Amino acid sequence: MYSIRTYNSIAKRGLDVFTDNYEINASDYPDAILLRSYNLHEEVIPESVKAIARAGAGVNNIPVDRLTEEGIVVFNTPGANANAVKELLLMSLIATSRHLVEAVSWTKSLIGEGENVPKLVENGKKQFVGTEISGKKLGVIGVGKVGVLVANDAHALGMEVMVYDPFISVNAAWQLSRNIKRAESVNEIFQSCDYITIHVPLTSETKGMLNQNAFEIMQNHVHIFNFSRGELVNEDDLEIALQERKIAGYITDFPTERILQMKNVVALPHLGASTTEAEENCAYMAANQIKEYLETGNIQNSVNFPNISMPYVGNKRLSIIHKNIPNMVGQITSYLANHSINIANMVNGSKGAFAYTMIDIDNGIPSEVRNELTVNISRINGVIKVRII
Ligand SMILES: NC(=O)c1ccc[n+]([C@@H]2O[C@H](COP(=O)([O-])OP(=O)(O)OC[C@H]3O[C@@H](n4cnc5c(N)ncnc54)[C@H](O)[C@@H]3O)[C@@H](O)[C@H]2O)c1
Ligand SMILES: O=C(O)[C@H](O)COP(=O)(O)O
Repeated sequence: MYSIRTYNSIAKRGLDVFTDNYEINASDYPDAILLRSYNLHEEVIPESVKAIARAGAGVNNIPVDRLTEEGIVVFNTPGANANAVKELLLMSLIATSRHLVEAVSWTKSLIGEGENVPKLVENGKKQFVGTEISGKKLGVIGVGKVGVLVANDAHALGMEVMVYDPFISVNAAWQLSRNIKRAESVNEIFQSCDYITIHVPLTSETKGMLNQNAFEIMQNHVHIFNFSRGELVNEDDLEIALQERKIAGYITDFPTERILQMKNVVALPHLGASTTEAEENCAYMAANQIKEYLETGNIQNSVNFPNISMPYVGNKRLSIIHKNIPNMVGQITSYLANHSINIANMVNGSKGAFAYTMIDIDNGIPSEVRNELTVNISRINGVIKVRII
């Protein structure tokens, strides 16, 4: 029986993945955690936990480095909510250009004007004259799962699109329309675009990347869209740029008390991934990744360990998380050879300073030696976690 702990509300389609052999939120010693934006940084993670899956993209709510040292595999669900974010972003682009939020709210304020409403509407509409996005220039910073969809569809809507991503994946590059221009530096985006949207993860490198230096070189009256993370933007510098009308509008999914008080801000309650489809996609993908890892040791879409899989044939697999240092595999296989244990199949991969090895043993692993095998391999210097599956 495996035990899963959940945080946040997880779509039923994901929870339904955990059938007979699973219990949910029934134990203080879960095998895995499934969550969305819940902040895990302050939580004590029980030693029983082997995997944590983020039903979503951003993992800044998870202490990934600490968990990696402890041999806990962290997953996310690349692309599972990208379409939802893209649709919200495109809607916001057009809504901003047509002053939709202010216009709707002004029209609603006419309640009580009776038969004067049509006349007031005709007289008042001039205050909301907008612009069209067609022909305007959009800068997309970060061309991952969300950025590539935004760039292609904005171009299809008639926009000139320029993108910047120094780490663009081969897949994303293949998906990008050939009509989209690639910036050599982020400053090229800052200097030339009417609208700028940022789709990068929050890391120590990207924190505050939209700051005074960036705002200073932007076109006057630029609109900035942040559907990624609030901390990507320096709030002090944003406030000044908004006051000076350098930035005509800041549209964000990540309000703070201070941001809400700034003029020309449109703030949404972190709605990017909040569609039925995205919630189901993310939960389903995350749950399957946990299930696969617990039951077979195979890893897909981990942010801290390599993607590794091998067909699972049952009761003969050693799953070993270890440091990425010389002779780890040599020591493990020597131990097996010295105990006359024959290897049927093996796979190994690394990510940064950590690595993962799966070894299938010929003829399975007899139950009487399981404990001894786990303990002795765990004692090899550099081995972090050993499981027999
Ligand atoms: N508002 C929401 O509900 C919502 C939903 C999904 C994702 N997000 C946020 O959006 C971010 C992006 O999502 P995604 O699914 O596209 O992620 P992704 O990992 O597919 O793409 C991120 C891209 O950013 C690029 N990048 C990293 N550092 C960069 C830098 N300094 N300059 C330019 N590009 C850089 C990467 O190379 C990658 O291509 C997530 O990390 C998350 O924080 C928010
Ligand atoms: O990073 C993400 O996937 C989004 O910010 C979605 O967050 P949520 O699952 O809390 O809506």
